[in-house]
Amino acid sequence: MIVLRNVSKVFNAGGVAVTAVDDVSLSVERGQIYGIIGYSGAGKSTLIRLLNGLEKPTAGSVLVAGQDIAQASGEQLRQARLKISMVFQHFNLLWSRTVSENIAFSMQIAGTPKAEIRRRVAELVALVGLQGRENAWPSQLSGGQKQRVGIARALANNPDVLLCDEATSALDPQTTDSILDLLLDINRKLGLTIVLITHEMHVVRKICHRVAVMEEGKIVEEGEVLSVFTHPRHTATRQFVRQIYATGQDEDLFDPALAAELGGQLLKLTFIGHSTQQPVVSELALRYQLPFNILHGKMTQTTRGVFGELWLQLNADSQQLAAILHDLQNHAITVEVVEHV
Ligand SMILES: Nc1ncnc2c1ncn2[C@@H]1O[C@H](COP(=O)(O)OP(=O)(O)OP(=O)(O)O)[C@@H](O)[C@H]1O
Repeated sequence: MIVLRNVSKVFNAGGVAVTAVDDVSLSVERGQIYGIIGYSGAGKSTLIRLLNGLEKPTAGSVLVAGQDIAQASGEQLRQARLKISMVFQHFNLLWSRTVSENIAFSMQIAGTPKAEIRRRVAELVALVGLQGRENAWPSQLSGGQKQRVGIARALANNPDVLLCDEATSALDPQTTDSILDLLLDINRKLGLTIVLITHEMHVVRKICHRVAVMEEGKIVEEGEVLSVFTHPRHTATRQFVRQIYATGQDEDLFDPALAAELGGQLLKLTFIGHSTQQPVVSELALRYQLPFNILHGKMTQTTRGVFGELWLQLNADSQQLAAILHDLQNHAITVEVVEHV
């Protein structure tokens, strides 16, 4: 649905060349929720503006639904933009228009017949859960409700792609979750392709299928959310992954040295995807009639399943240990026997 090839954007800031996007290539498939994460100044906003033609690249091509946005201009660009909608951090609602009127606005501009607009507005109001608030003014709405209007308005022209520019950054955590649930619901119901930019790993974890990590204009890491979460390679990615765990600090990680006095064996299990839902540990304890000590664990949910790690201590003989390792591997669980130090 979206293909970026060697895209760069260099701004001229008072005679100084600023490379906001530096040789970025990526592909987003139809129906995918694709997250672009990075700290402030990484180039995310510029990248998303390149996707809807608000910025022209200095080099490279930007294909959206088969059309080269970078080359399009005039009527061609206007038509292409109708299929690429955007949701903004600060909602960008028209304050002198009601909820219904905000949602209807782009259809009125496009000359859609009144009866069709009425039907579509009612449909969109129901989709985003704003029934009963149709005649409210934006100033009478909560932040979450305002963003629901922003999303309904963005969907009015049946876009192919929805771009979300820090769509939940102005919202509290609970409201953020409800908006993310709504985006996930829309993605599933309409098969809509969503590209979102964020500085919060929680957003990526909760709804994205794939993620690209940006730093200094470049994509430094890219892949399926689960594999990036479980095997982060770049320092920036590791920092983002740490955001997920409650304290987000290094001391949250388990220190095997503290388990040295327990003796026996120390196992580190890494779960990826469905395997965490299986009562693996209790099954093993029953099968081998051994007590498994759970020393430390952290699990987190993503759209593609659960991932996390679990540290176990046990006293098994070498035959039992080999059989246990074999069983764990059969459950698609990565297991590491950690030496006591
Ligand atoms: N119009 C512009 N003219 C000059 N420099 C710009 C322009 N727009 C962005 N930049 C520069 O490009 C770099 C990337 O900015 P961008 O806004 O894309 O990053 P970002 O990751 O979205 O950060 P933030 O979340 O703070 O907006 C920054 O150094 C910024 O100062």
